[in-house]
Amino acid sequence: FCQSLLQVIFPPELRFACLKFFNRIFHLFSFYCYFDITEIDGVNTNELYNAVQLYLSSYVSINGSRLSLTRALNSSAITFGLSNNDSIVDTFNGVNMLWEHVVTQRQSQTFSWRPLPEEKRGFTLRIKKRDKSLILDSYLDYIMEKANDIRRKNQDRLLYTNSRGGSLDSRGHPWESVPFKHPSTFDTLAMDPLKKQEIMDDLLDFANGQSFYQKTGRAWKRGYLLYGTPGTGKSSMIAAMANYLSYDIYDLELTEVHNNSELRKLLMKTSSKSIIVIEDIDCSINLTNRKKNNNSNNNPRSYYEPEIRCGSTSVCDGEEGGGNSITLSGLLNFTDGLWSCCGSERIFVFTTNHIEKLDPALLRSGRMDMHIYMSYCSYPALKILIKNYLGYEESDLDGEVLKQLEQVVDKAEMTPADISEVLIKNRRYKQKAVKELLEALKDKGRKENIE
Ligand SMILES: Nc1ncnc2c1ncn2[C@@H]1O[C@H](COP(=O)(O)OP(=O)(O)OP(=O)(O)O)[C@@H](O)[C@H]1O
Repeated sequence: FCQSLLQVIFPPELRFACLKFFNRIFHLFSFYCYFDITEIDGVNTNELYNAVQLYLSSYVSINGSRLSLTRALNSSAITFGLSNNDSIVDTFNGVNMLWEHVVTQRQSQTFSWRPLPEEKRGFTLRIKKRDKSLILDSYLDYIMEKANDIRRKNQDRLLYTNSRGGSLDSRGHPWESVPFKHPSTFDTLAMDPLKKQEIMDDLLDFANGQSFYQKTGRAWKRGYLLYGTPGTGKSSMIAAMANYLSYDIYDLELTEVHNNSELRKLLMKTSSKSIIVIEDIDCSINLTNRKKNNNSNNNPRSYYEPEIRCGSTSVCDGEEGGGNSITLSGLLNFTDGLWSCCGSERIFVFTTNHIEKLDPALLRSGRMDMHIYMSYCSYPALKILIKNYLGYEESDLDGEVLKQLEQVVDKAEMTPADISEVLIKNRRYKQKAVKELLEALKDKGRKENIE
């Protein structure tokens, strides 16, 4: 009876208004101000939340008394975190700030187009009002910087894929990720040392080129096209690039992308310091020579919107046709348009076994800045493979054998993948392995000659 009486005298609106009023009075006389940093800001993931989490993870591991520990699947690092609804004091420039990790249950009736996490998570920062203007900006910048450092040092780099076909996970990501652990490096990559050095210099130049790109008004991105027969090391090269620069890899499966706008959304959700890879681009979509498409019509617009074949089976007629389609213009915008600049420090790598099938528009400089031909195994590359697989330096091998290897390797036209197979098979008996390799090269050379 009392409860219902109270409901009538104090309806919820009035109670809410009173609460608001008392809150205001409290804040007016309080020494502190509060900042909420929620995990999901509307529909987007809040980058600051991730940065604070990472920053505090290094800090709480030293100072916290109750911590949550996590280790992602296949990851090599353990992450410390502040337990739910726990708090910790951090000091910056002599000023104390209190961080609280706030976790609440999400109300089930909340409507959303995609599944949201069951818990609402966020951090609340409490600082004295008088310190707010002095340190807040510099403190947040400091946190972002520290978080980036920690991410680079501790966290496994990630290999992302869009295999879910455009659907988003509960945190709004279209990409799925696993820790990236490919062991290929430029040391293990068998190719001409001069060419290798040129690529390494180019990559380093790019990674250190922030001021250059800013000064010249260019987007901080670079495109590499890797082409050559299967087994010449295109995938190994991408892994070596990522390991060299410590970048994440986004492996874009074009056949899983339904239209241009989905392609743009995927691009928007990639982070900086990453390599975006489209493997076998000639097989993913049909980017036929634009001249062929353009023969009947000189209108430049039609040139960018040729008929597009999705995957290797269905033929679609552009995004406007409503089918599963991405157009050449969509792909060009992806690499070169306004949307390609929505992040920075990104490398696009396309690979193909048939460069002649690609549209010249895709190949022009600015889109694909460097064309790298992955050739059959040359003599310098062969020496690298022998060193990697058998541990033999050049001086460990008989001079006559070396001479013969040098003579036959170019004629044989064997890929590094074929050669590494021969070496792996016989790697326990090193002398035998070299002999077998020589025989295999001679055999292949003979066959090539006959053909
Ligand atoms: N240049 C190379 N240096 C060292 N190892 C190589 C090289 N090329 C190929 N290999 C070996 O062969 C395997 C296959 O190579 P990789 O997948 O990189 O070739 P690919 O050109 O990408 O082939 P595909 O076009 O079929 O994807 C690798 O795991 C690696 O062990």
